[in-house]
Amino acid sequence: MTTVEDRPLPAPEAELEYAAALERDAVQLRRIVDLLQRVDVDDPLLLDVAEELDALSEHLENPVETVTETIRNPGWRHDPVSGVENAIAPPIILESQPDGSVTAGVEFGLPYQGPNSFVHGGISAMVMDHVLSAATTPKDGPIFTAQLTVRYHRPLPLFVPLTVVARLKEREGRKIWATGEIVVDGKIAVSAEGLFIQPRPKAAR
Ligand SMILES: CCCCCCCCCCCCCC(=O)SCCNC(=O)CCNC(=O)[C@H](O)C(C)(C)COP(=O)(O)OP(=O)(O)OC[C@H]1O[C@@H](n2cnc3c(N)ncnc32)[C@H](O)[C@@H]1OP(=O)(O)O
Repeated sequence: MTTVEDRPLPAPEAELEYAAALERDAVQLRRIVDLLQRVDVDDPLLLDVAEELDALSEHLENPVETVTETIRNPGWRHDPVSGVENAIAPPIILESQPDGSVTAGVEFGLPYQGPNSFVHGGISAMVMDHVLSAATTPKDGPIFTAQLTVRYHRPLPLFVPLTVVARLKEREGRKIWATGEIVVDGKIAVSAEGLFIQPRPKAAR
């Protein structure tokens, strides 16, 4: 089987072009997921779409990286919340603010629906986990969520611009607490508090 190592490395310009193409692929896949939520279930077009998607998957199957290779090459461009190359990410683009907080703007569509016309609560929790952890992430290594408490104050509507904010609250050795909110129309809809822990160095485990 061909592995990533066996393949010749692309020239740097080509690599940039491929990364841009992967981002475009993710955009189109998100669009397909969204459109599939809207199409009538009795539309015969769905048969053609299934054929075309089958063919596309077959086309991709051959050169695709194996799971272990993917695990060895993590990166924020792939993560399920802000990963621009990951079609299941909304994606939420984070911005670090001068005061150390992290902010993000996002608008959710139908693929993220929970109760009728509102965002699924698990999606809100995932966003909070991600943005809180971004507000705590030290420069020198990974950090893990140890606890996450989410409070749902009011339903989060679909198709409305939302603002997400998170900030570091307290640090004690390897333990870091952060808080944050998802705000809609100036009102807090979801708030969260999390404890994040920098894992012990491997040698100390
Ligand atoms: C603009 C910015 C862009 C950047 C984007 C980046 C976004 C990134 C987004 C990515 C987001 C992805 C986010 C994700 O998805 S992270 C994935 C989800 N989380 C996990 O999988 C974590 C699983 N758990 C573990 O790995 C370990 O248990 C951890 C590492 C958490 C601790 O194991 P470790 O062996 O290190 O711990 P220790 O035993 O030495 O204890 C140390 C201290 O901690 C205290 N303690 C331990 N556990 C808990 C607990 N549960 N509650 C309360 N306290 C706890 C403990 O009492 C002790 O306190 P003290 O006695 O010292 O006072």
